[in-house]
Amino acid sequence: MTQTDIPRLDARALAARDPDTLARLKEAATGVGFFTVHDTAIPAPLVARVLEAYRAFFALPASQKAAVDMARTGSNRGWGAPGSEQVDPAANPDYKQVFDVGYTLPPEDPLAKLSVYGPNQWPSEPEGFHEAVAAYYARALGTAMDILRAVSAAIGRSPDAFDDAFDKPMALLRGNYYPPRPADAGPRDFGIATHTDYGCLTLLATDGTPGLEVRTRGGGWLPVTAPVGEFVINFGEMLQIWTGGEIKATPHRVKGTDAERLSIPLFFNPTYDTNVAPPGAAPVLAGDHLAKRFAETYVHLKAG
Ligand SMILES: O=C(O)CCC(=O)C(=O)O
Ligand SMILES: [Fe+2]
Repeated sequence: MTQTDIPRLDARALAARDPDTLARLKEAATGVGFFTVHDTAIPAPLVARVLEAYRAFFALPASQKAAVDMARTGSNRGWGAPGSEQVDPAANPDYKQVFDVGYTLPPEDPLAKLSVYGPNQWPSEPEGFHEAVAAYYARALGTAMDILRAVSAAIGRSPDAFDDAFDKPMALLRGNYYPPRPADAGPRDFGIATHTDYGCLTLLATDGTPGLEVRTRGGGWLPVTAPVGEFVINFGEMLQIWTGGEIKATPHRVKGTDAERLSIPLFFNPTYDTNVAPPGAAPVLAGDHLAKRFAETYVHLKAG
């Protein structure tokens, strides 16, 4: 059977390890590499609240957002202006704006000084922004782990096979703001150009506006949408490496439309010193892979 559609799965059935739902999950994870999920533990009003917080932040004048511009740091926490990221070297830098927050460790932790655990920057406005983002971040981490456990079960491994690797996850939460596609945008201009995600699993909330497109094995593009309260799930490069290619990191993009759009991916990346190579292969350190991909794509971190 060729995969022509993106499956929509019930998170409660995944948590109960319902065999039919796990079979559909396995087909999605090893086939198209994307599915959507409903009835997770994350309440829709929490998503609506964080969407409004990001919307209000991105509506601020650039001069105000510049106070938390990540370009002034050696890391990737805070605001990323339009053009601050180039995910596809064959395309122009993306026209989206972003706001990134990550996982922080207590100062005495031996890994605390690494830039993948760098300090977050919080804007003074809009009011309640820090609280809304931090509350969503905590819930999203738990749900990402729940779904990864179901994925592990679906491919015939112990559900907790990946647990130890997410002790100190280099998990990055991003608000993406896509303005309407600029009138002068050309064939090399994208909200976010074609890319694969870097980590293990991405839990993506959107404001319900279409825009995300997933590349099929045949080379076509399949639109994916999820209303507020449902989520798009896809897999990243590290999980593809780790599973010897069984789970697919599928390329995707947002060209953009006449409508503005918000999306909120949680990039669920493992602990820095996790070896994500399959058994018998040369080690691949999760922290090295992530730092390399950040250095390739964030314009302010690009070498030379
Ligand atoms: O906005 C979207 O729907 C997808 C965003 C995305 O692919 C990313 O931030 O990596
Ligand atoms: Fe992505």
